[in-house]
Amino acid sequence: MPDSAVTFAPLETARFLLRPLRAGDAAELHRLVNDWEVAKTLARVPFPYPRDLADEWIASTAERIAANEAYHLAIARREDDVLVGCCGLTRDREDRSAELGYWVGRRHWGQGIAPEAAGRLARWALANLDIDRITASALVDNARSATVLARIGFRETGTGAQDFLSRGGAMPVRIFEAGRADLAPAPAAAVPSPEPAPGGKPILLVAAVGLIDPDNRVLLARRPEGKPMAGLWEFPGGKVHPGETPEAALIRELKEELGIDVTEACLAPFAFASHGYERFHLLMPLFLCRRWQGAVTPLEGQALAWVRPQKLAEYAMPPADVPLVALLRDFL
Ligand SMILES: Nc1nc2c([nH]c(=O)n2[C@H]2C[C@H](O)[C@@H](COP(=O)(O)OP(=O)(O)OP(=O)(O)O)O2)c(=O)[nH]1
Repeated sequence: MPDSAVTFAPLETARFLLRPLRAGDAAELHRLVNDWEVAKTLARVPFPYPRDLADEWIASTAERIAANEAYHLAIARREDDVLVGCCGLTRDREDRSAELGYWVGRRHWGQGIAPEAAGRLARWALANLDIDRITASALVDNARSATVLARIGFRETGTGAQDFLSRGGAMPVRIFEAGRADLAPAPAAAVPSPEPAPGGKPILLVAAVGLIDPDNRVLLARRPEGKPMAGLWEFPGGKVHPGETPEAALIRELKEELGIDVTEACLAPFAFASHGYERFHLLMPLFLCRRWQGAVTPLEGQALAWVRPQKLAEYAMPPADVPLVALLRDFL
């Protein structure tokens, strides 16, 4: 498949670009991976690694990205595009999960490349693919890889055995897993201005809206990478700032996030969510709105979906929203 068939937009980290592999990467990829110290840590890599296999594997990664099945990417230095390793995710659609893997060429070890690259790929995947958890494994004799997974935020969940081509058979592995809560930004970012609450959790006041179009469909927005609960779908809205009313907060948020103008008279109070998260208690009035000015536009790069009431339950949403979805479905 030609390179142009791959539409995956490269992911940036501070130092690297995670981009689809290209035919021109084959020689360097072969040089880096045909190294016992690297190959012995990888389940699906034979040793010695035939040169032709690099070409075949690169071609297969393009096909699997295009099919949205697996994302095996080059880790390339931003300043000179030099290939330093690979990281990849393979989806398991049945299970809403994906498996993470990575390797870095020996000459590039000791620079923290694996946590930077694999951590970005894992956070991107939870925010953009319909998955809820990521699994990974590390050979029991590969303490370095276990450290990388722990640095990204993975939890160790058990042990098992896995076939390793390079080792000629089954080997003992440590198994790791991460979900949204594990890879979320630091808690301080999640609660910037909570009400003081002596002895209890702070109350976070968030205003949200069910925008309803003439076909009776409801707008959901996907929480972007970098926010807590990234990848879940929510009602547009945001935190009520000190001194603001919920209505004023919504009018501001809808302008900032969706580029639409809403008046207070068009915001009808509908229901509220009251939900205890680990670090704060969310109090969220939900308004309904059928009239606004301007075209709904995702100004913050967030995915949007107009959803029929009967289909709302098919979208993974924050736990606070579950009772609201049931009320809204019955009402519409
Ligand atoms: N907007 C919205 N937030 C929700 C919903 N359900 C739910 O649990 N929340 C939670 C997620 C967050 O903890 C909080 C909203 O905070 P946020 O960080 O997204 O708000 P914001 O847009 O003001 O964000 P920022 O400017 O601080 O980045 O409310 C929902 O349906 N809509």
